[in-house]
Amino acid sequence: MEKVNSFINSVPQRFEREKSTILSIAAATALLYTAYKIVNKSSKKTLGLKEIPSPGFSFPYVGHMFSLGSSPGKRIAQWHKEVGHIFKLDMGIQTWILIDDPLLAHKVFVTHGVGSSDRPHSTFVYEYYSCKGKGVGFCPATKQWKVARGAVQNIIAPKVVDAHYLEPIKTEAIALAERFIKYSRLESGVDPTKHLHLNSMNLIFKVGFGKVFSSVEDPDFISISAMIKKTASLAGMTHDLSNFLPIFTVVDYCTGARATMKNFIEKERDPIYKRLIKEALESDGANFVKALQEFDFDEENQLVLMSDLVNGGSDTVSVTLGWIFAIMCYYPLAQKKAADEIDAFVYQYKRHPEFADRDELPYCVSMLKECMRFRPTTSFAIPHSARDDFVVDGYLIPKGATLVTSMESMHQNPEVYAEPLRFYPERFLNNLKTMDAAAKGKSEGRDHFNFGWGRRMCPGIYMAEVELFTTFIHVILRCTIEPVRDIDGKEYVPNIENAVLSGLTSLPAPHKLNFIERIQSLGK
Ligand code: HEM
Repeated sequence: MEKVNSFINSVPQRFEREKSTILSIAAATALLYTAYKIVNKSSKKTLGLKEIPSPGFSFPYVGHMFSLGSSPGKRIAQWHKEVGHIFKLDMGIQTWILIDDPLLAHKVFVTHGVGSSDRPHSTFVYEYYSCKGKGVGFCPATKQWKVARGAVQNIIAPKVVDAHYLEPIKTEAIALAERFIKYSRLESGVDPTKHLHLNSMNLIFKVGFGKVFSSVEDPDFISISAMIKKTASLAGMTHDLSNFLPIFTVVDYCTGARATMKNFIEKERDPIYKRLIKEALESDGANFVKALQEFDFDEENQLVLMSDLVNGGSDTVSVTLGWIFAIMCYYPLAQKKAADEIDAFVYQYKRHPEFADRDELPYCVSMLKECMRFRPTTSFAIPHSARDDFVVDGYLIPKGATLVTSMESMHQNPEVYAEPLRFYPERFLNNLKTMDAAAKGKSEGRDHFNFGWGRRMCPGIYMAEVELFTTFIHVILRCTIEPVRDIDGKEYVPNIENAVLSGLTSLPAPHKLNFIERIQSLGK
């Protein structure tokens, strides 16, 4: 209860008077709930089924909620080591089931896909963000979602990306390499984060709305980035505590949390997207908004869909690239091998490699896959939720359970990857299919699992891989990535051990890199 109390202590001073009442109700609810759980536990045991183990200690009422620590991915990997490939956590009134075995995950998310493809309920995300179930990313798997998903798959299908979006992706990759070099010179090393953020925002806004931002100082870039950041913050667990611990409904009431969410959506998010959609329809060239006109979506659905595409397709790409460049600095020999392969291509064909040339660049392709395996983009993907009870490998998955992929642990599972702690790009030289093809093939043939599972699998995989490949190639064509050095020549290699959880993504700890223009730069 200590952490619950400290959270309650953080509510604004003007609610000082209510605190003792809140705490009394919390204590009473906790006792009643604990008693209910004890009685209910014995009645839920089902004959002949295995009990899903639970690690560590589950506190009354809050369960494991405050045991995840500041690096939940690592704690969860540790728990998998202790109790096995599947375990459950009591997260207040919710049951979370965590899985780090790809075959078991395949059974849960694909074989039982009909019953395991909803999203867990969150007040902000369901009621306000997705206007009660619209859009594609964060709503339950209803008929409405199926239609929206079909449309999204259609507008970012590989053939559409190839026909319309390769050029903008390349233009942004070249601009990013230029900025990296310029700011490395100006600032003796650069924090890549804000440049990667501008790059991924320009990519998704160009293909989505036909719009680009001139720089990180562009006022539109600043206000839209702030809106996206606030969306992610409101979607986080700290703003959804009442769905874990119902007592927080009282806190939400006192702090006006629902009114804040409603105001944000109606007064900040919606006007921005309405303006962007209008401008996109008037702009030149192909974009997602225009492509969506072929489908019969109302204005609200269109807006939520575009918001989903922006949220799904921006941070994920910049975080993945952030890891790739940090890893390249950390492993200079791997970087050199990739650069040599790219140079050999340019000498042979007298042009820069395109995504269609990927078969000629097997080391680069394998290396991008290995970077995503070695340091996954998210710790938990986007959780699913069980619509009904179902049984997998003798375990009862209860209706309403939140189903979570333990990304870090799964990608370091020694039964799936030999020497999983070693950064070894060559491991994928025998699996050079596109990530999209590997993800949609047999479970055993998958390279990595960063794009999720089954019916909810990321529909942007092909576009994401084109972005990662093109950006990587154009940065390596222009520069070598080196550690920052102080005046005494001491090197500061990025810390690639600890991921920092930020919303859904897991980013490298803050660091600087030096992007040094190559003497014989092949990128111009
Ligand atoms: C490296 C880049 C990316 C990563 C690692 C990534 C990862 C994911 C993951 C883990 C999911 C959830 C899958 C599940 O529930 O099983 C997802 C869903 C989604 N992604 Fe991506 N993604 C990336 C790029 C993109 C891009 C570029 C777009 C679009 C332009 C996109 C659009 C979406 C959408 C709309 C969904 C929701 C699908 C649904 O719920 O039906 N993603 N992504």
